[in-house]
Amino acid sequence: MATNEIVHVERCKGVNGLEKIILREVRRHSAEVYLYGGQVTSWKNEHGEELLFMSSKAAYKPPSPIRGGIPICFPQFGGHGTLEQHGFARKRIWTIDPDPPPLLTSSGNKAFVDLLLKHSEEDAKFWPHRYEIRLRVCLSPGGDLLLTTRVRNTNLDGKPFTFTFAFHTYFYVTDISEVRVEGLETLDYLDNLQNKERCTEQGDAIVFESEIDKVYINTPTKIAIIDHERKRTFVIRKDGLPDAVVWNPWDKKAKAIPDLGDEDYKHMLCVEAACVETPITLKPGEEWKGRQEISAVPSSYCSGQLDSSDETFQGQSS
Ligand SMILES: O=P(O)(O)OC[C@H]1O[C@@H](O)[C@H](O)[C@@H](O)[C@@H]1O
Repeated sequence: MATNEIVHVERCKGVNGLEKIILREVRRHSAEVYLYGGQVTSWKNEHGEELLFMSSKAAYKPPSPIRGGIPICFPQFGGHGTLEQHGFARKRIWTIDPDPPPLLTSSGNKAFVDLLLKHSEEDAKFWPHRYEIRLRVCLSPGGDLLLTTRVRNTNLDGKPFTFTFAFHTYFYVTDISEVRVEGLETLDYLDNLQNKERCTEQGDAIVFESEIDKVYINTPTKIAIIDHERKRTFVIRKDGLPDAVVWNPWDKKAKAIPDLGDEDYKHMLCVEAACVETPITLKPGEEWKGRQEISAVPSSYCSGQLDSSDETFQGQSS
């Protein structure tokens, strides 16, 4: 954990006594991360406004995953495999990693925490591998939230393993009907509502008027979510995560999800930096890294500002 006089990192009890870490920045931005699931559950701007969606019925009761924030899908995204939906990492208690292997970039005076989840005998019954998954959650002085994950194969039997992954980010939006997503137009996607059929997105930016559950393949590194009503744009920058999942259950499915309020779908949009279509394979000793940086720009985002040739990760220093 980073502790100095400029930034603040606090470990305390959250809902139902579950342990959480609060990250605070000088300009009053903040973020919260639960050890249960290694899950970010809050990200606030300098005015104290919540930028992530959290279900009005979120249970915070293991072994159910927490509905909202940024669940970690590992070692499987969705139903793309033989394991349980979205894998087991979101239902495990992670630990704080006091001495993580160095990341190439420094976290300087940023508020951050490093979490770790390792293989267990219980999980080996379903997924017979030794692994380490690390997560650094870092809040920059400007309020951007940077998540860096590293997966290492620690198998002793010489066997490789294969996995898929997603940062299942639930963004808070004022009114889903007034939201537009830019950066995914004309791309191929797998439609989860049509047996993962491969289709091509038509037309302009994506707007929402019914249920959507698509895995966009090989997307640009930048995606924008424009919340017209709030005059706010979220910008997602990602690295090592070629795909992007877009999900909103809409009214009927929302009613069928026990830990989601009937009207909650109006205020949420999941845009998930992911690696789904081509799973990652690691040999023993190998490591994979994926990153997502999210920013909230407090003004209307101009169409065309997304420049896919700009591969630079603004928040390089994680
Ligand atoms: O209810 P869960 O397991 O958290 O999943 C929610 C949704 O997560 C999305 O990522 C999937 O694409 C959807 O198919 C799924 O319904």
